[in-house]
Amino acid sequence: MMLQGMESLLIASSLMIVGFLIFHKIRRRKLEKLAEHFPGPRTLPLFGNALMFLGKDMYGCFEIIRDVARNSNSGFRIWFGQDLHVYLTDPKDVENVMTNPNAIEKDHVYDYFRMVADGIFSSRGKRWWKNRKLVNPAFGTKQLEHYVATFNKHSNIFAERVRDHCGETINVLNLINAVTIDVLCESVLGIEIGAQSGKASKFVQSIGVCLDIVFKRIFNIHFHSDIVFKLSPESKIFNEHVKYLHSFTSQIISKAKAERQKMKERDRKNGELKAPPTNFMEKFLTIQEEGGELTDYDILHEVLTIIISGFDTSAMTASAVMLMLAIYPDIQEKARREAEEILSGNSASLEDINRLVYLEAVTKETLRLFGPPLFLRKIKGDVPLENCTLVEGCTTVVFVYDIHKNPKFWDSPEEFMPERFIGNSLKHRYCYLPFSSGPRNCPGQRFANVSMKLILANLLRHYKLSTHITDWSQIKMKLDVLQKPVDGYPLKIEPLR
Ligand code: HEM
Repeated sequence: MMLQGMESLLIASSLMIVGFLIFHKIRRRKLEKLAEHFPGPRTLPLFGNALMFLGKDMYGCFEIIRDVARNSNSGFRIWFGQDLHVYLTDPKDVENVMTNPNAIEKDHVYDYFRMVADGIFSSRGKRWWKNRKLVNPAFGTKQLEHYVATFNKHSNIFAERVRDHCGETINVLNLINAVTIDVLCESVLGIEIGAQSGKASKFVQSIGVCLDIVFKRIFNIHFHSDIVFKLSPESKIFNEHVKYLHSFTSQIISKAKAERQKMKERDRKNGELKAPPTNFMEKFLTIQEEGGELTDYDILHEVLTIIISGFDTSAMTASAVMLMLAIYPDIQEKARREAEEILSGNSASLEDINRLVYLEAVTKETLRLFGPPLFLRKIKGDVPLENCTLVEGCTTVVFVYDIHKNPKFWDSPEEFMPERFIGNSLKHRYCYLPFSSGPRNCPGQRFANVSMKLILANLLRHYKLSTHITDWSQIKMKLDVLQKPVDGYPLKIEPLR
C-alpha cells in the first residue's frame, strides 16, 4: 500500500518535471525564433552573451552595448543567460511597445527597487493601475502651484550657498544633490531636511546607500539570485537602511494624520474651510479620507517612491545642464538674458517659470544627450512590431541612447543645439523619450522641469559658469539612471558682479 503511494508520487513528480521541461523548451524555442530576427553577438550555451559583461564597470557595460548597436540598423538582441533582451532603436517599434498593454510591466530587475519603495515605479498589475490613477493628480498644475513656494525657498538658498565655492573647480552634483533632496522632502513630506545647511540626515544617507545597492544588484548578474545576495555583507546593510527609511517615513505620516485629525475637529467647531493639501503626502491623506483606495502601506511606499524617483534623475539633469551651459558660453549668455528679463526679486510664480522657454529648450537638448540610456519592459503576451512579434517572456529594451542620436530623426545629432526644440515638431512622436511615454511615462516631468528651471535661472542671474571641457563629445558616459559622466560635472563658478 505504502509502496503504491510512493510509486504514484514518483510518477506524478516525473510527469510534472517532464511537463515543466516541455513548457520550458517550447518557451525557449519561441524566444530563439524571435531572436533570429535580430542581429547580436555570438552566444555561448547557458551563458548566452553574459560573459561579455563579466568584470566590466558601468562604463564598460555601456560601451559593449553601444558597440553591438553600432553593428545593427534597427534593433539587436543580447542573451543574458536564458533571458532574451530585444533592444529597440526604431521609434515605430517603440510606439508599438509603449502603447501595447502586454508591455506595461517592468522587468524583474525593478523588484530590487521594490524592496525599498513598493510604489508605482516598480509595482505591477491591478495595484499599479489603481495607484497610478490615484497618484496622478498630485502632479497636476493645481498641486504644482503649491510646490512653487518650496522651489523658490530652496533655489534662493542654493544661489547663496554657491558663493562659498566661487573660484574653485567643483563637481557640481554634490551641491545640486543637496538642493534637490531639500526640495523633494519638503514638497513630498512637508519636512525641512536641511541638506543645504549641512545637517547630517540618516534619511538622505539611507536613500543613497539603498540606491547604490539596488544598482549593484541590477548590474551584477550573480547578485540577481536572492540566495547569493542574502549571504552577502550588502544584504545586512541594505535591510538596516530600508528599515530606517520605512520607520522614519511612517512616523512622519502618523504625525501628519494625528495633526489632521486635530485640525478637523477644530474646523468642525469653527466652521472654517479645510486647508488645501500643500504637499504630496497631504494630498494622498486627503484622497484616503475621501474614500479613495489608498492604504497606509500605499501612502508610505508612494511618497518614498516619488522622492527616490525624483532625486537622482533631477540632480543629474540639473548638473548636466550647468555643465553644458559652461561648455557653450553663448548659450549660457542667452539663457542668462532670458532669466534676467523674466525673473526679479526672490519669488517667481509658476507663470514666470513657464516663460523661461529658452532655458527649457537647453534642458530638453541636455536630456537628449544625457537622458536615460534605456528602459526595460517585460513582455506578457504578443506585441507586434514592424517586422516581427515580441513574445511572452522576453524583455524589451528601449535603447533611448541610440534613438536620441539617430540622424534620421535629428539634424546634426552630435551638435548641442537647444534651438531645435523651439518652434519645431519632432520627426516622430517616439524619437524623443527622456521621460518615457505611454501610460507608464514619468508623472514627475513637470515637477522636474519647473523646479530645475528655477534653480538654474536663479543661478544664472548671479554667476558665470566655466569648465575646462571644450566640447560635450569629450565627456565619457557611464550607465546609471541617466547617462552619467565618468569624471563628474567639473565646473568653476564665479560671481557676475
Ligand atoms: C529630469 C528628471 C527626470 C527624468 C529624466 C525622469 C525620467 C523618467 C523615466 C524615463 C521614467 C520611466 C522609467 C521606466 O520605465 O523604467 C520615469 C518614471 C517615473 N518618474 Fe521620473 N524622471 C525625472 C524626474 C522625476 C521626478 C522629479 C519625479 C517625482 C517628483 C519622478 C517620478 C517618477 C515616477 C513615480 C515614475 C514611475 C512611473 C510609473 O511607472 O508609473 N520623476 N521617470
